[in-house]
Amino acid sequence: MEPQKADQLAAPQAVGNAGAVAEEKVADVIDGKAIAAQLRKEIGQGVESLKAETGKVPGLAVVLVGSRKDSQTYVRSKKKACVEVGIKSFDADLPEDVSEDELLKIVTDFNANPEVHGILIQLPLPSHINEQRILSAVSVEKDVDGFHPVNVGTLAMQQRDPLFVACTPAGCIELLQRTGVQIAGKYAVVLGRSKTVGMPAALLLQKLNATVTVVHSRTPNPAEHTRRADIVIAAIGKAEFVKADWLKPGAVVIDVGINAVDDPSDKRGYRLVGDVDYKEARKVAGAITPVPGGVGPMTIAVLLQNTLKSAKRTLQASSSS
Ligand SMILES: NC(=O)C1=CN([C@@H]2O[C@H](COP(=O)(O)OP(=O)(O)OC[C@H]3O[C@@H](n4cnc5c(N)ncnc54)[C@H](OP(=O)(O)O)[C@@H]3O)[C@@H](O)[C@H]2O)C=CC1
Ligand SMILES: Nc1nc(=O)c2c([nH]1)NC[C@@H]1CN(c3ccc(C(=O)N[C@@H](CCC(=O)O)C(=O)O)cc3)C=[N+]21
Repeated sequence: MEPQKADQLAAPQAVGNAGAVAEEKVADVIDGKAIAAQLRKEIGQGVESLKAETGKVPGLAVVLVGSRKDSQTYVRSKKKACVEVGIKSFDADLPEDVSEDELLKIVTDFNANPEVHGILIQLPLPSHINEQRILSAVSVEKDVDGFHPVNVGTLAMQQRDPLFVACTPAGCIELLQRTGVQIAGKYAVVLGRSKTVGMPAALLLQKLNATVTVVHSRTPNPAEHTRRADIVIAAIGKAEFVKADWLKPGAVVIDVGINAVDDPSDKRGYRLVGDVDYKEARKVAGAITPVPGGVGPMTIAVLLQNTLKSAKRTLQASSSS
């Protein structure tokens, strides 16, 4: 087979900026912000045609419990993105001390509402609530976050496909595919095994025929594993933990981490950095996602994509019957 774009991406480029060493090589930057904007444009068009065909628009319910600042920020970005593409959003903003049964009732009401095609429960939930009980209560057919056990289970099976895949890992794959990175036959290392990112990312890569190693907090010598990888997905939640010497020259690096580090020179007093030491890693990697502007915007775009997919499934099935 012809060498694919992954190899082209791996081809180091000379930098021309003043002050840099003339021969220094730098990785391509995978522009998640631009790729997410393109994806939202496609989703907007999809919403328009669905509306023309059925007279209806997709609906997304976003359930927020408590007043965590970061959760409020994400929920706001999701609502804004819904408006941009023509998806109707339904909100449930609940107090921190809401009971599990009250929350369950909200979820079952959204399950029964025909205008709602997707339900997102913003995580984390307060500790008095049994997260698994709530996530399992979301109808599999409206589980646009891909956290329902049936959607996770079918993701793990070779002969089955889930209705929805978790947005962040799906966003990582979308970034790889839209940058022309070949996945099949490549060796991938996923750092982290959380149910929201690491675990589904590893399952997805495996489904797409990569050979996958999962590195977690109990893995001895994480660098040794990572250095073998053609594709690295870092999702551990530790600022700049992955160093340049963990990477194979030319590797494609997807940095999922979003970590706030104190920065007195920033007007907010902090700045966001990834799980990868970006500045140094750029000298070794073939391509890399920045933070912010990498995976984050893709997560939201895939959420909209999943909601459109869900609406098409129900609306087109019912209009043709
Ligand atoms: N861009 C986006 O859209 C999103 C970004 N994020 C960000 O991604 C990061 C990860 O999130 P999430 O998966 O939810 O985090 P979790 O805390 O749920 O999971 C972290 C994972 O990393 C592993 N880990 C922790 N420390 C180490 C270590 N020193 N070496 C190797 N593995 C380690 C843990 O291992 P173990 O299982 O053994 O404990 C765990 O599996 C965070 O920075 C988060 O903010 C999250 C969601 C969306
Ligand atoms: N049920 C559920 N589903 C989620 O998908 C989910 C969740 N709960 N809980 C929290 C995490 C986190 N998350 C992000 C979404 C967008 C950005 C994002 O757009 N970030 C911008 C920067 C934002 C900024 O500057 O603050 C960027 O990376 O460019 C980040 C993180 C979704 N999550």
